[in-house]
Amino acid sequence: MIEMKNVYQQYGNDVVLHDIHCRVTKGKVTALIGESGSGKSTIAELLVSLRSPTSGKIERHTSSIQYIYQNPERSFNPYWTMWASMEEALRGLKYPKKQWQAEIVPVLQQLELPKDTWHALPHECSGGQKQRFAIARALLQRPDVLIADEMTSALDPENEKKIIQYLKQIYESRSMAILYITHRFQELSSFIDDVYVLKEGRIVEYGMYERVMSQPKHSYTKKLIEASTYFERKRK
Ligand SMILES: Nc1ncnc2c1ncn2[C@@H]1O[C@H](COP(=O)(O)OP(=O)(O)OP(=O)(O)O)[C@@H](O)[C@H]1O
Repeated sequence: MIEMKNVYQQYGNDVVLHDIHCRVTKGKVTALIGESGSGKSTIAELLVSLRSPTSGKIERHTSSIQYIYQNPERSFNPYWTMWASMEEALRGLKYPKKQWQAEIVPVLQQLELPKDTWHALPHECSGGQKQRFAIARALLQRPDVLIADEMTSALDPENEKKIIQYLKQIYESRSMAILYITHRFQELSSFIDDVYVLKEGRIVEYGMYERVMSQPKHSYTKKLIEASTYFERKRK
């Protein structure tokens, strides 16, 4: 659905992406894994046309793409209630206004957002709640492609698992393409199909998630898996 070919990105004199080839495919969850500063968000911004590549090609076979930002603080109008932001997401879609409530309520319930936050302003919600509202707003628009940038970073492990489970359910029923961006190899084997590993702006490994986890080819991938395993143990 979206494909990057031979993409380079430069900020000033710094080349932060080198010869990137990657693909986000319908019916698949693709993960992009790399440490902080490796270029993950830059790839996401290029995929959703928030910036243009310095060189190379990006082919998009759909315009129905939603991007869940890493930082939910950036995602909402501070003067609108969360409900108003949900309604705004549905404006312009095919649903008549009287159907909006029936669309919004089950999504907020599935994401376990307490009812008293539905009509709150962004600053009255916690970081984790805002992140869940951002996920709700993206899903309400029924995108063909969902790009989730460190989507669960403000959530505790229990809620992270629940949200991934919910996303998996939705993704299976709608056959979306998902790009799941993260800095660690958490236990996602039931969710992720393919993985790209990004190191200092270069893709150093690509393959099926199970294979990459069990037989990583690149020393950097091994290092990331070890670091994630240690982190997971500490979180439990
Ligand atoms: N607008 C910008 N201007 C200049 N340099 C930038 C800009 N955005 C990102 N960079 C630099 O590009 C590199 C890649 O940044 P990017 O945000 O894509 O990494 P990331 O892997 O998403 O990191 P993180 O996980 O910390 O968000 C970093 O060295 C960063 O400092």
